[in-house]
Amino acid sequence: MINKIISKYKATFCCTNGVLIHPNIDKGIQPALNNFKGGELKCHCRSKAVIVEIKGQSAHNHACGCSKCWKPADALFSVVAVISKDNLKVTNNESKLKVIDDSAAIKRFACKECGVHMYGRIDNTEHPFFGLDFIHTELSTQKGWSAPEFAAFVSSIIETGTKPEDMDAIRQQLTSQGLTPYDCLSPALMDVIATHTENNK
Ligand SMILES: N[C@@H](CCC(=O)N[C@@H](CS)C(=O)NCC(=O)O)C(=O)O
Ligand SMILES: [Zn+2]
Ligand SMILES: [Zn+2]
Repeated sequence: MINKIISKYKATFCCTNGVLIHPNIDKGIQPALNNFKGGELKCHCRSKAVIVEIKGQSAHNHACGCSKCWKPADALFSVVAVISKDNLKVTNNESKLKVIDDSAAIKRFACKECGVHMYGRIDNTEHPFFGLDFIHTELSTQKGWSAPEFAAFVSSIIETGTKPEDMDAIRQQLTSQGLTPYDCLSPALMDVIATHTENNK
């Protein structure tokens, strides 16, 4: 119950400089490293952790306020990036993964024990983002992943308990943290989707 109350009013629980957007944003965004080779994503289980190996650098990293993307405790936003599905391999304890919502466009494979989402896959070949997997690079101890570039689905945080009257301040905070807020995806990604639609009529 207490968690429910905290979550309902999470936007009003402030760190020193505003709300808790996401630890990797609030602590200061770490820059990408040139020639970054990738790394391993590990779930939060203390034993028999699920491990996912990623080859190469991630792209389009961003904060997402939607209700479906995995967020660490107390964060208002998820931080999520993409990589080619061919560069992702589950190397340990794959049997602990389950798809949390089979009807979603992004099939999010979560650890049944700790709940962490290890990757999201688009299996519909008609989807504009087919071929890309969604990952949370904070699950890796390696430094140098592509940095978050913008904030997507910002208005959606209202759907998980943020008060509408806090939204102006939250958008201002995101902007001051270097992340332009959008209520859908960034213009560049919306253009990719629209181009796909036009080319596949
Ligand atoms: N307002 C909705 C938005 C959900 C949404 O559309 N999320 C985006 C960004 S992750 C998406 O592409 N979802 C596809 C999916 O979840 O399969 C919510 O918060 O649940
Ligand atoms: Zn786990
Ligand atoms: Zn999302």
